[in-house]
Amino acid sequence: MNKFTFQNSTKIIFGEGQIAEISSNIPKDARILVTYGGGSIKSNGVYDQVCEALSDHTWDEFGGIEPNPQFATLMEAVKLVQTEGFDYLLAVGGGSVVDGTKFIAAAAEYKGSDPWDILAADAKVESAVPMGCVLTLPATGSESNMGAVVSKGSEKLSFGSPLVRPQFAVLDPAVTLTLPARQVANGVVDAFVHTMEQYLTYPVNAKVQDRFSEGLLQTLIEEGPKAMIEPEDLEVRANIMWAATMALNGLIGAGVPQDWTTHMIGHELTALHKIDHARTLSIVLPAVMRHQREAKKDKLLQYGVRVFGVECGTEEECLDIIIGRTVAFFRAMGVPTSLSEAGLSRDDIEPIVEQLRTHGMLKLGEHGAIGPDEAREILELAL
Ligand SMILES: NC(=O)c1ccc[n+]([C@@H]2O[C@H](COP(=O)([O-])OP(=O)(O)OC[C@H]3O[C@@H](n4cnc5c(N)ncnc54)[C@H](O)[C@@H]3O)[C@@H](O)[C@H]2O)c1
Repeated sequence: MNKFTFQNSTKIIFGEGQIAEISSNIPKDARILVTYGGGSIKSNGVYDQVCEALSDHTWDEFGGIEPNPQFATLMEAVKLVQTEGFDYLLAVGGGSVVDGTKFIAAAAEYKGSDPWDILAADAKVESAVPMGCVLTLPATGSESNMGAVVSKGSEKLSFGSPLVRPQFAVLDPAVTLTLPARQVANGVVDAFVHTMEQYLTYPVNAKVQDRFSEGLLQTLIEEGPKAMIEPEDLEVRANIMWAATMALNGLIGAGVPQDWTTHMIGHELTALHKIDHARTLSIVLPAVMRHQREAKKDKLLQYGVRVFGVECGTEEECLDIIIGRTVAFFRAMGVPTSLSEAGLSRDDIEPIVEQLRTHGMLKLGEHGAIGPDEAREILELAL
């Protein structure tokens, strides 16, 4: 196992009816800006619950944060925070709203000339407005991690700072019942791939992290398809919600090598072709597995035996079956597993490789061995 420091300070408030708890988790004298997206919270009762919980607080709201939150929209909120003096942010929504709010929190206190530098130039976040969140879509883990992804035109970039980690996250699985099937599937797949990016590298004898990851993968494989077939089952939603949080709260990634190749290539697919985040991952991961079949062989075989119970003859046969089982899981979730299923062809590959180059993605993978040429090969395997 590698050396690590692990700290996750987000208080998780889990279960049905827990939105009421935000009242006691935000200082009474705070001036709160509640942020949200396109308005689904107004039709599914979440907004009303938040209003009720904040009845003794001073607050205002900023709606319209779009999926894949846009820099220009977020900067409007930054101005509002600065001019009106809000000193607490409450994000109510999915990963896009939570990520966007993290950026608002950092940009509102940024001393440099252009807050885009937080994303594009690695400008250090020195302070941020404190924030909490009410999560409505289990997927990203953003509710208790320090990362955020923001888009501007065809740029989709990320930043991370412990200062933007939410102080608390309300996870009420009941609020996920109104999610369209597409978003349920996306969430399960996103959480699955987050786990894989921290697991599918090479063995470092990290038994706890490996077994946590395998448990999360098994949970998502078991419960994901159930959520599609029995969308009203709250226990299924609860297990998915907690799995998605645990998949990217820092725990399973501590002390192990990681490989975020799938996400980095996926971000370019979203930026250039507007494909949903999770659907880029289900397209790219099987191709990464095929391309890295030899380098990742030990963990691929461990994953196959422990997660799918694969038993077979030769290692090569096993690897084929294991990659096939992963693709079959994605298909069961109704997400694409190739570029062609998303309407893309060979002609679309080079611009994606160029974007990776522009964004400095020259040494991806746990060994830094995936450069633009290897990314091109991966995309060809994804055709
Ligand atoms: N911060 C991180 O660690 C991290 C990790 C992975 C991905 N991301 C980023 O997060 C974003 C994706 O977030 P997401 O997958 O949570 O989706 P999302 O927040 O973009 O939401 C997708 C859609 O679902 C709707 N929605 C949300 N909750 C709903 C509900 N309860 N009922 C009905 N509709 C609802 C939203 O309005 C939106 O239209 C991407 O930009 C991705 O790059 C961040």
